[in-house]
Amino acid sequence: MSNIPKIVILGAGYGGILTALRLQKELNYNEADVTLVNKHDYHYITTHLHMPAAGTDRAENARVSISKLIDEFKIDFVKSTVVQIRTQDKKVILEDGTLSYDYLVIGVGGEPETFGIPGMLEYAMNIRSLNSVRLIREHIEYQFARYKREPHRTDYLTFVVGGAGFTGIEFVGELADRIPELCKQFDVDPQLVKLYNIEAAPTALPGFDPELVEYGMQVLTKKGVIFRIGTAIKECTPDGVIVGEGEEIRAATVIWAAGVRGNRLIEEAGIETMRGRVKIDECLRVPNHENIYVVGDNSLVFNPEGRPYPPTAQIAMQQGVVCAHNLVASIRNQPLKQFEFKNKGTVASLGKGEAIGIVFGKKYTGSKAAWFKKAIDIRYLYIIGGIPLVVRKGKIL
Ligand SMILES: Cc1cc2nc3c(=O)[nH]c(=O)nc-3n(C[C@H](O)[C@H](O)[C@H](O)COP(=O)(O)OP(=O)(O)OC[C@H]3O[C@@H](n4cnc5c(N)ncnc54)[C@H](O)[C@@H]3O)c2cc1C
Repeated sequence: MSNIPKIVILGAGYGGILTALRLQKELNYNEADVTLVNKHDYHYITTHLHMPAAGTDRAENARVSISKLIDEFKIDFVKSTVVQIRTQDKKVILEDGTLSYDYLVIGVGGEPETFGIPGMLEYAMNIRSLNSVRLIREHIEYQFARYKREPHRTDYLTFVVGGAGFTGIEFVGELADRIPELCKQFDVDPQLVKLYNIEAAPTALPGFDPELVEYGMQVLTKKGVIFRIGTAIKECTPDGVIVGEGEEIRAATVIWAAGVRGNRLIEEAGIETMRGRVKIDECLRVPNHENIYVVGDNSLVFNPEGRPYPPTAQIAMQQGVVCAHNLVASIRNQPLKQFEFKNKGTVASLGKGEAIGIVFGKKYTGSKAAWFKKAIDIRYLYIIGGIPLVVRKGKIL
């Protein structure tokens, strides 16, 4: 058995893949054994998933084969699902094997948070993975086909999106663009289709610039989105949702896009969490577990006012870089770096050619903001796969 330290990275999302790519670059030959574990043999571009979910793009365009990203001479890739993390004996149990580690990076992404709303887990769909968005797309198309057979069932043409955060807003923007196309394809009167975006907070995109939010809501309202802001979904049923004081919205499609919690694997490992997310130390490690790092949606990162940042791909990517640096530094007994989030901006798409955003502190709307959104996507492709990936996927995104 070799004495080379073993680094195991769980999850090839934004945080995990960036950690792996940086380790591949920074580690010297035989300095560590690095293993990357992921459920699928591809990395998916989560920030693009609202498009295949609505059917305005193909799911295949949001995925990149992991073997095309990593150098398999330097990193072992294991396609498997993690079922348990055992910190006491430094082991990870996979559905089909066991891995031991000296250093662990947890980057398995979050899970939908339903805040205990009855029926939400059972009856709503989520935009979380390639498989979940394939299901949403097929389901939506099927509702149009069903309506043609049972024209009294207008609930087949009613779509409820719970949550007007970034995911909810980007999805309704795409779906509003797709609906006219579906109406044409299935000979359905567009007036019969209802697309609700329901949000419990007093505003859409809570915490975002109010002027941009106003602009975004106007654009989406013009496209036919019906906003119910300040309205809580009380229950999700097989027939739709119950909102506010008991009003029923009958809908055959409910998409829940209102919250993310940490992955249950972490609390099941006995690690202390808040809604499943870990309050990591300034070097991204789990308190009292100096050999375990958490990156991405499972970590809690606080702003200077002490409030947690919403989980984003941007934070996950920046954490991946620092995590890799700190792993290399630990192995070399060098000082670790503290993580500091540098917010370069946020852009939310509102469908084709429209977006709102703040980039380097400046506000943008319309086609300019949409251009930034595309530039951010292309920059990401460049970071993970260089020019070849940009050439292959850049035009599509
Ligand atoms: C529709 C949508 C739009 C978004 N838009 C933006 C945006 O514009 N900008 C932005 O910054 N953020 C955006 N986000 C948020 C962003 O996508 C997440 O914050 C980011 O993906 C988190 O990265 P992560 O590294 O934590 O893990 P993820 O990217 O979630 O990846 C986790 C990986 O772990 C794998 N995995 C999960 N469980 C297991 C297991 N048990 N075993 C093995 N592998 C496992 C998964 O298959 C996946 O590959 C958006 C999210 C959504 C859903």
